[in-house]
Amino acid sequence: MAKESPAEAQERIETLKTLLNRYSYEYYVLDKPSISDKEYDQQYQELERLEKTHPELITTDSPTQRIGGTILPGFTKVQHDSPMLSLGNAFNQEELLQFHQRISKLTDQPLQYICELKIDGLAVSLKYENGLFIQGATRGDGNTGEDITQNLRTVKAIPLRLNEPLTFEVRGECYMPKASFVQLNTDRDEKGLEIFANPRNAAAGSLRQLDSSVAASRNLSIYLYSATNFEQLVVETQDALLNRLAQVGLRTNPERRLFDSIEEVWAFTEEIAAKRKELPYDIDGIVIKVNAFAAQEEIGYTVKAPRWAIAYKFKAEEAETIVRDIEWT
Ligand SMILES: NC(=O)c1cnc(OC2CCCC2)nc1N
Repeated sequence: MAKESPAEAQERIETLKTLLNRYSYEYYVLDKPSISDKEYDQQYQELERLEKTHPELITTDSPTQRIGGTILPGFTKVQHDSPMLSLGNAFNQEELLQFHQRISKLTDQPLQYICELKIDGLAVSLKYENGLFIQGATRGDGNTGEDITQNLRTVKAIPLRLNEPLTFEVRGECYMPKASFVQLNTDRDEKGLEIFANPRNAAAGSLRQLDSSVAASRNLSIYLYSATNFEQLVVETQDALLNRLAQVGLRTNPERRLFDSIEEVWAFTEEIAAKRKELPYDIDGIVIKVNAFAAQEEIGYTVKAPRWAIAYKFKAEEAETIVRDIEWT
């Protein structure tokens, strides 16, 4: 017979879920833990015990529900509500200048640029309903992706519940931090398993697992960078959107900068190229976007990419062999 009444258990479970989800947010989203792993584990084990005694009180946003109990037979297809666009590329200063000149002709609005690090991972879509994480999918071919909700639920940097009861879709890059990549390859090498060529392939291979306990073991993380139906978020620029996403509990990359000239953008690409090796995650360039949404709409889109954004790509590392990326879009 459980020592607490269902009502007492319910109240304690709610308290523990709120506390544990907050600790997880501090540790994995802010990279600033406020309690020790030991304290976290003690409260996590208390929650597990209470949920075991009162299974009817288990909810989808409980941290104990991040690893699904079943191994999926396959991935179902997901039709994206709006296409997950690709990006045009620029490979040198001249092409960056041409991008600026091209779009300057398409709007009279003053062009302010936001520069974001181009995280080298896998583009994913996360759907939230009334603040609850309900579906995650790969980009796929841009229109149709694969449902990898079970695996994305194991990514601790993805909150199972937002700070606000929002219903919307956010998109970002799921990636494997360099340290996790080195550890994974060391472990695999010791077991005589084939190692991954780079963190992007390791992340793709992890999200492709049908057994979510394998994905859970890969220490993946994520940075979010766009949202659909952001009207409810009341933001008018990309920078304000990123601040708003952070406000509701989502992880955004802090290295972003605003510039009023393409010359400053170029200088930034050189600054980041110089410190790329020190970053704890792989980047393959800088994504440059027109910051104001009104100007983005005026400049518009080509068939498959926004005209108001471009990816400035760094030269591939000489040492790195050019590997075939895992063909799993
Ligand atoms: N890999 C990245 O870090 C990244 C990729 N894509 C975008 O923006 C695309 C999506 C919406 C319009 C352009 N931003 C990023 N930071």
